[in-house]
Amino acid sequence: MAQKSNILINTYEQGPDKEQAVHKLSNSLAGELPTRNHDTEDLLKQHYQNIHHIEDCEKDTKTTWAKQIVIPIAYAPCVTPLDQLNQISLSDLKVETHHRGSFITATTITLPYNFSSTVTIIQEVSTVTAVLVLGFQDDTISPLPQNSTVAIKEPYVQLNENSDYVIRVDHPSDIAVLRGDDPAVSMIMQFVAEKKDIKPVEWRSEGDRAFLEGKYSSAIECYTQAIDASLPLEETIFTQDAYRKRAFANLLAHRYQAAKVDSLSACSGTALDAKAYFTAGRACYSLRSYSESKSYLEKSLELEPTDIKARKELNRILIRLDEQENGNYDFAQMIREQESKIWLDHADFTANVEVGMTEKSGRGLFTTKDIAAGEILMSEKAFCLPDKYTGDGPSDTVLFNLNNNSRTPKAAQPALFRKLVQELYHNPQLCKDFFDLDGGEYVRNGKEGDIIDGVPIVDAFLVECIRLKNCFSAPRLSRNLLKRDCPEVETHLTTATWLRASYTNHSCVPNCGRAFIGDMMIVRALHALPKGTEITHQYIAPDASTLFRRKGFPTNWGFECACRLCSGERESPDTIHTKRTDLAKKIKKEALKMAPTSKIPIANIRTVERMMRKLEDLHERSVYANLPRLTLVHPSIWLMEVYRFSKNYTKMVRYAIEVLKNFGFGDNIVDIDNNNFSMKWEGGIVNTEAFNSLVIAAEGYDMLGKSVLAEGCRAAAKRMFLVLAGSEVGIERFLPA
Ligand SMILES: C[S@@+](CC[C@H](N)C(=O)[O-])C[C@H]1O[C@@H](n2cnc3c(N)ncnc32)[C@H](O)[C@@H]1O
Repeated sequence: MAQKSNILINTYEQGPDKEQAVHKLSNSLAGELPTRNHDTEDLLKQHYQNIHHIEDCEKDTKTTWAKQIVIPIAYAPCVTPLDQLNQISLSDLKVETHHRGSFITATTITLPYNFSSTVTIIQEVSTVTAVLVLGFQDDTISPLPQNSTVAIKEPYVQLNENSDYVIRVDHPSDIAVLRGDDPAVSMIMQFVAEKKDIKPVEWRSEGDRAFLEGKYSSAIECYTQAIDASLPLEETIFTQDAYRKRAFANLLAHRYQAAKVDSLSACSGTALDAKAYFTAGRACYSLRSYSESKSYLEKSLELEPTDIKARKELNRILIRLDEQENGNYDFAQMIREQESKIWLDHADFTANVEVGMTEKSGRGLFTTKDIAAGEILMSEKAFCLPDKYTGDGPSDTVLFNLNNNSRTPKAAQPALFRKLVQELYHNPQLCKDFFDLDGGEYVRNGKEGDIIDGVPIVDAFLVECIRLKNCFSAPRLSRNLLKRDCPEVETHLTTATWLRASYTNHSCVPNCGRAFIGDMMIVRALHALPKGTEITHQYIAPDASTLFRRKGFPTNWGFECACRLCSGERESPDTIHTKRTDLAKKIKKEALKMAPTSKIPIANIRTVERMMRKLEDLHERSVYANLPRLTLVHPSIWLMEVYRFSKNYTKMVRYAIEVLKNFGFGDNIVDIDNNNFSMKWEGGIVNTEAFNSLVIAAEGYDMLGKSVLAEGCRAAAKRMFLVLAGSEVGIERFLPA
């Protein structure tokens, strides 16, 4: 975090360099008891100074204060239940040691500090105090309120120059918190203090009161007490009522699995079951189990056929089922929906693909039937997507990972990491599918997602490894990236995870394309794909230089790309690649520095044309006959634009077609003699620039009176638009007739 000279240094915002230095020092003292130079008063003073510092920063609207989240060197989460661990004291804790087999308990004695990480001061009964740092955060609750009791499993201690040492917790399952501000806890305490013998009906009334006040977790706790305190046989009606009420409280508290189980426990074979089935149906809908949801809604309607709400709910489920089973989506409605929210209410359609083993790339996705060009391969709702769409400006949060010395450039990446940890911790049923994804070389403990002490084991370091390998950058509406002459659009990106799509392997010349509408990803085939074909997409748009690409894939994803472009280009010697790349750079530096306008001197245009021919000559026919020639793409786009400005339609069309050739759509796209336009889709790279070239080529052929060729371009552009935007909705604004 940048520091201002007139305010105190914030000792909780050390930044990655300091953290790394302290880590080294800490390691050199591993296993020793830390020297205690700071007493409780010092720690408290420092803590509140840091809190005030953050408050000052937040008031300062002129400066951007970036959060610097540091992921320390990885360590495994505790997988032992609390009752099998031995309690130790804060004074037993040793530096740079994971106290395996042990736990500590203490009370938080300060308000939490909350910026790059959450920090508080904890105290033992024996009055020993220590600083506690949480490496994860939770937007759903304010972290670690004062007067909470914490139990920290297998605590890990790091040396710290400002506070002697800190206890660091990075896995949410390593800490249990009895929150000092939990209404359920305090209410039950008060209730218990006033009365000794509490009857089940009294618990239920307290539950009703809490429910009406919107305190759902308190209500759930009271209904649980009511159920537990009621007698097994005599109170059947009473307990069923309490289950029904707890089901509804669980539903509103987003605990859908519990809501479903409670609803079914509430069923008694009477007309009251209509309500229970309705709640079970809604819970299943939220769990995205639409067939099960339908069966409960039908049961509810059998008991109460005139219930309008249930009828409406059933209709909504039928729409989801049509999406899920047939891939029938109302895209216009979806696009309207994303204007007001990013998390959309739609089902996944994945029937056209299945996970299988590839020869060299681990698991991959394969088609389950013959697929036509443009057909939907799959459509999927994001597993986790943070609402952080940003451009290229400086990021307000940076994530440093000391395990690979990496630094994230965009704020959505740390936001996704934190949201993933939070979602997995609160929704254990999601763990299995998420932890099945590729996490690279990270050594797993094999208990990820297992429930221990009532919560799932969430290994935050593994979550980050999986995030790195499987996240996608996504605009809010892909259509907006095709923004030529369409100024209203916003092209910021976020980073998110889609589960099924994560099994797709990379190719620089892929056979499918993805598009986003809100948090829905729509994947379509670029050309016909027979049953059993492995589908591939581009992890990133390929850099024009093959030598550069060759280095990037092993570093970022741990593989060497052997797609037809990368392996084809290996046939050309590195010396020629270097010549090509150098010349492409020279063209860019000397000639393309001027944005294309009508005022470009003719001499400059000639220079670019001359250099471009030279660059073309550097492409061996034997290697590039059927391959994209990516270093030529930019000069050809520049020339197309320049001739567009000067209204030289013949040359504009010529260079538009060159762009398509250079993207790999074939050498004979236009057959002037036979008035025929046809592209070789297999082997071509579909992207915004290719789409724009088709739009410009159509415009040029129109101006030249060649309407058949113009129509050919439009038909191809339409096909690209479908893949790039996810649907044809709004195409008329991007592709004028
Ligand atoms: C998002 S995952 C794709 C699914 C993965 N193959 C699996 O088994 O779960 C990304 C990882 O798949 C592998 N991979 C993807 N594309 C590949 C390719 N073209 N060649 C070799 N390995 C590839 C790499 O290990 C990469 O880090």
